[in-house]
Amino acid sequence: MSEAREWSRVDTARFVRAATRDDDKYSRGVVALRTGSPAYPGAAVLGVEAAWRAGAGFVRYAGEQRVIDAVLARRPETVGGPDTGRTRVGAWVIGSGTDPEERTDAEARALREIVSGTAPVVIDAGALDLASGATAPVVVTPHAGEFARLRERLGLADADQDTAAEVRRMAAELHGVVLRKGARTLIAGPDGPVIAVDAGTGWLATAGTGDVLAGVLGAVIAANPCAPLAEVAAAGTWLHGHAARIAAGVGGGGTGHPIVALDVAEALPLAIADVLS
Ligand SMILES: NC(=O)C1=CN([C@@H]2O[C@H](COP(=O)(O)OP(=O)(O)OC[C@H]3O[C@@H](n4cnc5c(N)ncnc54)[C@H](OP(=O)(O)O)[C@@H]3O)[C@@H](O)[C@H]2O)[C@@H](O)CC1
Ligand SMILES: Nc1ncnc2c1ncn2[C@@H]1O[C@H](COP(=O)(O)OP(=O)(O)O)[C@@H](O)[C@H]1O
Repeated sequence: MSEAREWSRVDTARFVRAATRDDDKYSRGVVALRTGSPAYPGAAVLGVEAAWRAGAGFVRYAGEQRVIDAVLARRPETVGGPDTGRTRVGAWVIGSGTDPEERTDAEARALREIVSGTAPVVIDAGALDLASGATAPVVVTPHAGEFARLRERLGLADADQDTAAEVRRMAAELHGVVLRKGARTLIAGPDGPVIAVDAGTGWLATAGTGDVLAGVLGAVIAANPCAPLAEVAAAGTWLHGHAARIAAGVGGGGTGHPIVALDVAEALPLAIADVLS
């Protein structure tokens, strides 16, 4: 069995800071998302909402007009355009709510440019196939099904001892951070320990919460440009779980109640305030 380091609230606090009088919208962190599609516009809305609610100072959205319209209807603070976000980007989020089978040549070019850049990239869902060619620092965020498919694609499908070992091995293969989502999310970089982040509530298992996580990761990475990427990703994952616990009302030891993905995004400010207190 591989050992995993259990991630805590105290660990998370190292990557969360209060805004100060010296901050501006850029110093708080700029997140750019190229997510969503006409089939899944909601994924873009959820990621953008989460990036704002996790404390980003500036959120840019690049994508198709129909999706931009949906994003701006929910969050008019967002700067959208077909190809925005080339300047001053602290972290990219790509892939949530997209289907690689539907990818146009223009979209493929834009995504290749992002994963060949210098800003860290959160690679989710429909962009996971681009992880192996990336030269940018990456955090790939597969769920169990996507993780199995990615292992297959990378030729890693022969048996490892356990999931933590598989995550570590994929991270070494990709030279990036692998964040394998689940009730207990496992995170590893090419070096260093495997980190385990317990969600703490099964109510988080609802459609769209992975899209929310991708936005949170973008914001926390953009706010922590010099920190180790695996640890920053763990801090974002912990905040996401804590927001779900707050939204679902499980804090007092009760069973809580159902939530939807937007509830998680909307509880992020309270999760951050709690970590800062
Ligand atoms: N509102 C929106 O816009 C939303 C948009 N969304 C977007 O939808 C896109 C498709 O994403 P997706 O995850 O639904 O489908 P897909 O990647 O094809 O995998 C599904 C197959 O994998 C397997 N599987 C095994 N374990 C699993 C697990 N833990 N969790 C899930 N699946 C697991 C299982 O196969 P089975 O085990 O049944 O054979 C299952 O049939 C993606 O771009 C996403 O961002 C969603 O976020 C929802 C809200
Ligand atoms: N049983 C569970 N308990 C707690 N959290 C879970 C459970 N199952 C999944 N999650 C979390 O819910 C989120 C689901 O993400 P994902 O599978 O990408 O869904 P979607 O694609 O619908 O957004 C992840 O953050 C994952 O860690």
